[in-house]
Amino acid sequence: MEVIIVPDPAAGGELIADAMADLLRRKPDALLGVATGSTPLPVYEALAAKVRTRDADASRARICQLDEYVGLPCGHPESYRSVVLREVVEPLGLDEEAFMGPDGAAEDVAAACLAYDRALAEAGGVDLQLLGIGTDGHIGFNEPCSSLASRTRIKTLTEQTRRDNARFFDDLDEVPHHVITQGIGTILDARHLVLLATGEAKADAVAQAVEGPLCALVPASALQLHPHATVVVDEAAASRLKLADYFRATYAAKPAWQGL
Ligand SMILES: N[C@@H]1[C@@H](O)[C@H](O)[C@@H](COP(=O)(O)O)O[C@@H]1O
Repeated sequence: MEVIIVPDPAAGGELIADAMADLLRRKPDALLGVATGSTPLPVYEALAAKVRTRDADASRARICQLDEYVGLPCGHPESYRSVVLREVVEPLGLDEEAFMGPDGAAEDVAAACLAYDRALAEAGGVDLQLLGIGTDGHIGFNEPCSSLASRTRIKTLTEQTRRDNARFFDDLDEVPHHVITQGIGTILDARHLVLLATGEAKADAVAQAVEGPLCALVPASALQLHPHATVVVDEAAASRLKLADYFRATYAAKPAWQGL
């Protein structure tokens, strides 16, 4: 696992957008897995800016969703489908055909989960999966004690996550209890995992995920199992890392040709 400490969220966004632009140069139709929440927004802004200035060509990129609320009406502005279309797909100039996600409004949720895992595999697998991290260490919506081998399935949110996400809704009661999320096993199938965490509120979760034991209680610790995982953190999110100086020195000495 590579840990990169950046001065601020904008620098993290720029670094990851550069990696996405590089990937799209090597593989123009790469499948980019995207996350929701506030943290990844600087990545999407930086990538869209590169597309506008022609420093990146995302015209053949494909975008896929990590997770989704269950039961929000189709087109609800806070469904993750709407969020990804608004924050990623449209700013990159792509249309909906370039996008895939699980159907959170399906009557048969279990079938929708199976169908999504199958669709990801048929699409050739995710090339780069961007992840955020919950304050309780979740990735996607894999809450603590999710199986490290799990596939896409329905999960129940913890009250902490519902409270964390209530800011996107009018009040807490509107936050769904159930979600569909790529499983941890599904996420680990991606060729490159890039987790971005910013702010003091994520410092504990980051320290446990990066330096703690591999355990289902901290779902993000599953990144320790992946052969190509990159964790990008700002100074605040890095503040509880014991090996911060080592991570800084390693990155400072990294040959430029290596990329992320
Ligand atoms: N399902 C999403 C996660 O994918 C995201 O990482 C997390 C953190 O969001 P934020 O970046 O806003 O802190 O929120 C939600 O729970």
